[in-house]
Amino acid sequence: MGATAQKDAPPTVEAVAPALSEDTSERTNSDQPIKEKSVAGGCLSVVVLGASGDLAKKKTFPAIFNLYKQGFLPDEMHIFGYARSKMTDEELREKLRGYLKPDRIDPAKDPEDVIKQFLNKITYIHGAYDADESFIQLNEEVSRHEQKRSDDVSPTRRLFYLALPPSVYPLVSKRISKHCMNQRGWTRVIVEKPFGKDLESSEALSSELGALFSEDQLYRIDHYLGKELVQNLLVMRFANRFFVPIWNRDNIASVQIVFKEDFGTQGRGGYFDEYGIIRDIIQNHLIQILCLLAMEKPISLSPEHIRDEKVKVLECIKPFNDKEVVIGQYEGYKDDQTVPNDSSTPTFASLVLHINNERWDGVPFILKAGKALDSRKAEIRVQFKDAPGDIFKCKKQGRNEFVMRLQPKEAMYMKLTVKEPGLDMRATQSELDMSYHQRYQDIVIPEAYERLILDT
Ligand SMILES: NC(=O)C1=CN([C@@H]2O[C@H](COP(=O)(O)OP(=O)(O)OC[C@H]3O[C@@H](n4cnc5c(N)ncnc54)[C@H](OP(=O)(O)O)[C@@H]3O)[C@@H](O)[C@H]2O)C=CC1
Ligand SMILES: O=C1O[C@H](COP(=O)(O)O)[C@@H](O)[C@H](O)[C@H]1O
Repeated sequence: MGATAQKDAPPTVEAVAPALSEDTSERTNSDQPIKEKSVAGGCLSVVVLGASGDLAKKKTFPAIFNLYKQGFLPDEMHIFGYARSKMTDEELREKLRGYLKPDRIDPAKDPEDVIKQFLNKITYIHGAYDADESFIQLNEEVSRHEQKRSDDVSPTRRLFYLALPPSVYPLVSKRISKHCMNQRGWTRVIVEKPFGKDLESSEALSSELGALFSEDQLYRIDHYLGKELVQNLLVMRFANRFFVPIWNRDNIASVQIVFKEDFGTQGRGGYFDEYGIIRDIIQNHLIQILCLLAMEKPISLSPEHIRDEKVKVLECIKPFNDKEVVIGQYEGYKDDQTVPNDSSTPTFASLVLHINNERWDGVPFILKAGKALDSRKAEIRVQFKDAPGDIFKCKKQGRNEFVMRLQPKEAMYMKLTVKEPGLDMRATQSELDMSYHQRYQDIVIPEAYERLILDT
C-alpha cells in the first residue's frame, strides 16, 4: 500500500532494502531517493544462476539494482550471471538495461551513469548445470574477484540465487556445495518457488538440499510475501480493532483470490510447461495469501509462529471437489517455440477451497489464476454478507465488497452499500499510508530477509 508500490516492482529483495540500512529509522516507503547509507562492508559476490531467463531479467537483477542505486550494497560487490546460453557480458547487460528503472536515484547523480556502473559490475559465465568443470571455473572467477577486492583476512560473502526451474536445483546445489563454498565467510543459497512438483519431489528436494546446506544457509523465496499489501495483511487483520470482530463466517460470504496476466509464456516454456499454472501461481502465491487471510492470530510475529498458524489453516482445508475445479489452456500457447506441440499443461485454473474450522465453515475461498487473459490483475475480494433488513432496495451485486489489489497498483477499497450501484469509496494511497504505514514500518520485514544480507 505504500506509495513506492509500482507496477513490475521487484518486491522480494526490494523489501529487504530498508533492512540493509544500519539506521533502521529510514524504513520509509516514500518516492524520494533514499539518502545513501553505508552498508556493512566487505566483498560480496552475487551469482545468479539462470541469468538468461525471465525471472532474472524481470525481478532478480532489477531487485539487486534497486538496492544498489540506493546505496545499500557495498562497492566491493560483483554479480556473476551464469546459464547455459551463449552470451557475452555486453549482451547480458543490454538485455537487462531496459528493466533497470532510474527512479529513486540520488538527484545529485546522473541516472544513466548509475545504471552503467551497475551493469559494469555484471560478468556473464556460460556453463552447464551438471558439469563439475563449469562450477570449478565459476569458483575461480568468484575467487579472482575476491582476491582483487578484499585483503587476505577480511571475511567475504557469496550469495547464489537459483533463478532456475526447480528440477535443476539438485544438480546445481551439489556443484555449489562441492566447488563453490566460501572459505572466508558466509555462503547463502536462494531457491525459488515452486519447491518441487508434488509431495514426493518436494520432500526429496528438502532432503537433498538439507544434506548440502544448513538451514541458515538456505532461503526459500516466494516473492508475493514481499509485496507490501501482502505484508500488511497481518497488520490489517490483527492490529485494527474494527476488522477483528467481523473477520469470520458470520459476516463474510465468500473470498476470491485472483491472479490474471495479459501475457502468455513468452519463451518460458522450458520452465512453465513442466509445472503449469497451479504449481506456478496457486500452490504458492495464492495459497500464501489464503493462509494470511484465514489464519488465527499468531503468538508473535516470529517466522515460526506465523508458519505454525498457516499450517493449521492448510490442515483444515478439505480435499477439493472435482466439480469445483476448472482448468484450461489459452489458444496459441503451443505456438511458443519453447512449449512442446502436444502440451496439455493448464495455463488457467480456478478452484474452490473450503476451510473446515469454526471461523470459516461454509465460506468458499475461490482461487483463480490464468495467463494470456483480458487484463493484468491480482487482487483479493472479500464479499461481506448483506446488512440485515435492507431498506435501500438497490442492486445487491458488487456491494459490501472489500477489495485489496496487488496488481497493477497496490490499493485497497470498500464497495459500500450505496444507492448508486457501482459507486466505490476508494481510499487514496496516501490515506492508506497514514492508516497502516506506521505499524508496517515497525514490524514487517521478515527476519529471514533481514538475515539474508545483514549478517556478516
Ligand atoms: N518469471 C517470473 O516472473 C518469476 C519466476 N519465478 C520462478 O523462477 C524460476 C525460473 O523461472 P523463469 O525464469 O521464469 O523461467 P525460464 O524458463 O526463463 O528459465 C530460466 C532459465 O533456466 C534455464 N532453463 C529453462 N528450462 C530449463 C530446463 N528444463 N532445464 C535446465 N535449464 C532450464 C534457461 O537458461 P539456459 O538455457 O540459458 O541455461 C532459462 O533461461 C521458477 O522456479 C519460477 O517459479 C518466480 C517468480 C517470478
Ligand atoms: O512467480 C511468478 O510470478 C509472476 C508474476 O509476478 P508479479 O509480481 O509480476 O505479479 C508470473 O508471471 C510468473 O509466471 C510466476 O512464475
